Amino acid sequence: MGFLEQFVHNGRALLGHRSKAILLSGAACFGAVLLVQRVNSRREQKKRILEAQRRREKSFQVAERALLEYKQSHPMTNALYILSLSLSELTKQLQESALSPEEVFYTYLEKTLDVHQKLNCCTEIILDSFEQLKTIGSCKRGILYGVPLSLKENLLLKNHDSSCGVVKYLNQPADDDCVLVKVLKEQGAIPFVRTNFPQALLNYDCSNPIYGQTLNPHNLQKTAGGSSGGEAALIGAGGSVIGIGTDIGGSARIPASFCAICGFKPTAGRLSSKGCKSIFRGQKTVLSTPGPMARDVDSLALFMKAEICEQMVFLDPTTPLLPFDEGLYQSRNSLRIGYFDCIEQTPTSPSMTRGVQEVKALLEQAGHTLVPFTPVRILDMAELMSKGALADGGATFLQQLEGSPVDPVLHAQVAMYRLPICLRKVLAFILKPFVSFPSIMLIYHSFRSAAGVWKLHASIEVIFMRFSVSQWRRLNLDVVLCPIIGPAFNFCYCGKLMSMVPHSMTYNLLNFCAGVVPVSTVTEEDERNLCHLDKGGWFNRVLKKAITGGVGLPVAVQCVALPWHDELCLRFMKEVEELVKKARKDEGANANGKVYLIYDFH
Ligand SMILES: CCCCCCCCCCCCCCCCCC(=O)NCCO
Repeated sequence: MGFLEQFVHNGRALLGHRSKAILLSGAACFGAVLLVQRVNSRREQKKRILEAQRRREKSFQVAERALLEYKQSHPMTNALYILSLSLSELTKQLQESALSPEEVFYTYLEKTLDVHQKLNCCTEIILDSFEQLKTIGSCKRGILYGVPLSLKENLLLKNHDSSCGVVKYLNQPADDDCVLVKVLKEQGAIPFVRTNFPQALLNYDCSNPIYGQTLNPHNLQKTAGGSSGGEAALIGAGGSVIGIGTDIGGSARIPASFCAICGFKPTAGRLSSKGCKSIFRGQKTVLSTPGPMARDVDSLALFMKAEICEQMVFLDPTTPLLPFDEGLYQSRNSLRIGYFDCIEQTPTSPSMTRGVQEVKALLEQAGHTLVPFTPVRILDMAELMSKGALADGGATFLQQLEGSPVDPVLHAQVAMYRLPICLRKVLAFILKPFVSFPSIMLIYHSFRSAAGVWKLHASIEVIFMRFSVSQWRRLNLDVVLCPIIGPAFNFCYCGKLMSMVPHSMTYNLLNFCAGVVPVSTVTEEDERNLCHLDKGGWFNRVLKKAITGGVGLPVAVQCVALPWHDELCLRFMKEVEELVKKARKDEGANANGKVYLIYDFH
């Protein structure tokens, strides 16, 4: 090799080494920057979570001090009496000045602080409520004058965060109250506490990395359910007389079922959703709605009456001028009631089935006509639910969680949404002929064109007509009685049992109104009957694990009515509640001469 060639060769080698070295050190720098960014962001997340936890603790400490001060000058001798009153009785006593807003407020505050210690159900005490209490006299004409009220954390409250359990939403206080809260304040209610939920709200457990897991008031080894689980636990344990949850797939109804309270999902649009935070803004296919939760049905109806007023329509012109029909709520004519106690391919526990059967018998004895009703095309509906609620294949859900630790209750869901869409499509294609539900749950839909969305909406219209006209109208039904998910699950099973969601989400997809009433408790026989779940495939076996050890836990049923028939739905719920109470009293009287109410634990 000549000198020149040697020179060029060496030069090239040197350059090659150098560029390799440059590339390598560039990559190392880039990696280091990423690592530092990651470490910093983790540190930042932890800091924000700790700050939020400290804010929560501080609100409790301030509330405890205020309570102590109040108690020094006001011995709370009426506490047990106040806590035993239903919402209607409480409002009456407040209106008639037989009770003062202060004694009611501090009684509920004390009970809430105590319940939260045991169940971890609250995200903060609303300290502004102490100021509101001082000026509440000006609201004496309001329907809910002086009533302390609890709110799920995703309902916007001026100067407070609504994190939905997502770290990046912390330190973003709202500019204004949501419409429902504004109206309630005008009606004299005092929102005093905010309650817990699962991270990102798309799950029916109740845990998030900021505020932790909420426990069930009837068994501390079980979840309170979700997503409005903090509400259900607090109300179920007697710490609040009325509260607001939200529901896109059962979130006001499932925790009500787990905690033995009543929960109502009105027709979406009947109550204002303005200011109810959701992590999927603009998702209009499966509609979310706020809904009341309380110990009895009358309280739900009173809440609806208080909210549905000119002010709500003024503040949110998307809501209809459709006053609450008290006459329809109070009516007691006999009804034609469709019923079913299970849904094809959807796991159902023995106590869910028994609950429906027992209530069916009571309704028949009371003179109503019960007609078998078979919801058809459940698989199609399940597919539409998943396509509607997760039209992007879960991408937004994952985006929202970026920068947040992921709560264990979400692991099953997140693992699925993290699989590449193409892999999910292949898996779904392979699974579909054998097991339809798992294939649906792979949620591989990701709409890229308007045509896809229109097709989805057209399919929902077809299903809606089939359900409401071809079936409901043909049988000339007024309402339907059916199961609701229960009894309460062991922790972290809800995310693994999304296959049960059609029990509740069907009525969000079709926008019917639906409510839940507690009717019984799990018996030894229900527990023995769990062995039948061994035969029914993988989801049934998971359900068995989720609910084993549930003797004594609440059992509820679901009451459904056509869209915009909210008063009829509530009236039906009221009738179920009354019949069950009467039956239990009779049973108790027959058994040992004593009155036995199932959930008289306050
Ligand atoms: C195999 C059948 C699968 C059925 C449908 C799967 C749909 C998946 C949709 C996403 C999961 C929905 C969970 C719903 C839980 C309740 C959440 C809720 O109501 N949140 C309230 C938010 O305001």
